[in-house]
Amino acid sequence: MSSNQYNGYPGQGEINTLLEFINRLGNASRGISGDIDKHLAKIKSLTDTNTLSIDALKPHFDAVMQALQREQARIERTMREVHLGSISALRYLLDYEKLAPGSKEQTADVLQRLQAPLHSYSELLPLMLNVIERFQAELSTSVRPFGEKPNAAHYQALQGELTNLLATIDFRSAASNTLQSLRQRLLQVLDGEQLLNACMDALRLIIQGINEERQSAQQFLLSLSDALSSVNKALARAVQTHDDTSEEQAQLSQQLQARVQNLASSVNNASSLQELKHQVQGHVNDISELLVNKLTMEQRERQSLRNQLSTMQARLEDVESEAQMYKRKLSEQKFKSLQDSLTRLPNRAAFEERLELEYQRWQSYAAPLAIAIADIDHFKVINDTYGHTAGDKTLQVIANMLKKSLRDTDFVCRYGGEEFVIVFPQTTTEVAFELLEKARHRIKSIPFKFKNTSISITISAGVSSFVAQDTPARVFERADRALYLAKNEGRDRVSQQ
Ligand SMILES: Nc1nc2c(ncn2[C@@H]2O[C@H](COP(=O)(O)OP(=O)(O)OP(=O)(O)O)[C@@H](O)[C@H]2O)c(=O)[nH]1
Repeated sequence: MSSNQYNGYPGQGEINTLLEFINRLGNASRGISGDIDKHLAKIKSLTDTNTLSIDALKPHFDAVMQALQREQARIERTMREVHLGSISALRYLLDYEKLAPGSKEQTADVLQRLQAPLHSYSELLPLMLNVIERFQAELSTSVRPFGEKPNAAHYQALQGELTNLLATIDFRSAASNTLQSLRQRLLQVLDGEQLLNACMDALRLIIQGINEERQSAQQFLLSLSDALSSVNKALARAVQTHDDTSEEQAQLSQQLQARVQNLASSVNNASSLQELKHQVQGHVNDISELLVNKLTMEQRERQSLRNQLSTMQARLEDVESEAQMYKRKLSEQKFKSLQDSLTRLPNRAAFEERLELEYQRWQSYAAPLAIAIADIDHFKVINDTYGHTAGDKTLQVIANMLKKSLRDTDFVCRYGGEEFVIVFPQTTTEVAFELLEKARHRIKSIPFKFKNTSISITISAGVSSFVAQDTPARVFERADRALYLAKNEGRDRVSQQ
């Protein structure tokens, strides 16, 4: 409609168009806002009169426009909240440790699409359906009706957890062979019953290990208590000897005093020099005899004390060396519980300890800190084609090369399965990326040879670093997403986020 068609009053054609527009708007917006409903009703009643004037309609049109703008702002705000809420719900889902295998990748994929820039909120709706599907899928695998059998995905997740648990323990004794064969068994695909048996064996093994440790601790405590009681006896003997000797010494001293007094009174009472000479001679002989006795007694006491002291010292030395041995064993145990027994790299528990430490340092000093996750490409194929022993060997060689290619200050651990995690203290994402690229090239050029076939094995990695307000979990999640990208883009590459 152009304004020059009007002289303040519209014709019947315009009124019909306007009426239709208002009807449609009324239908589309009914119930959204009381304000809009009210003004549209007023406009409608004004258009019903014969003296319809645009001027009379205008304030109602303005009010409808304003109410529509307010509504639009409210809808956008709600959509934004739904968008952000879905992102954090998916992140939460990704943090859930018991995600069924494969679910993590699908969830990360939806999250990635949700995080990409949106051109309009209508693009959000199909993504919301994906979010709901992810949660439905996860709920249907994790909440099973009572009595329903767990599915293969559950067995697989449980098997993975058991494998990770067994990677954190190590025994030297007879249990070590059982542990090794249990680990091998867990590399096969197990059905429910086999998995249950493996769980029972793992429990038996852990109990056996604990008992062995307890016995060895008891043995040590028994020998410590033996040693202490023999030291105690020796000490009591030394005190007794000292008491006996002190009594004898006191008697001897009294005798000596008496002899000296006798000598003095002999000197006073002597009537002739000859008599004095005779008496003095007798007393001096007595005194010197007593002195010789005293000296012998003192020597005897010293010797006895020396003997007893050296007995005590020998026993204490025994206890000390036993305690040293026990201390060494305990620190070896602690080291082992933080070490992966196959690759000899630190394990996941060690990584968590180290990451916490580096995170605290990062919070205090704000020096750059990066984390990377590296994963062997198509590792399952190596296991399936050349056997698990070849798979194990591959893990050891790659672990070695990864460690050798990085710096001493970088912390490399076997996180689980064929996954390694690296913490790069005081390092930016860019530097960590370059270091990982170098490691990737070196690993790719290792000449692996299995069953007379030369093969090259590659890794993919994802890296990310801490930015303001980050938490370790968030950085780890970004590194994991970057790894997922590297795998998706064709593997044998490093990706950063
Ligand atoms: N030999 C051996 N295999 C292991 C060990 N831990 C995990 N695995 C195997 O590693 C394989 C991992 O396979 P997937 O998760 O499918 O991954 P992939 O084949 O490497 O494929 P992409 O990661 O997608 O490139 C599984 O077959 C596990 O049984 C281990 O300690 N020794």
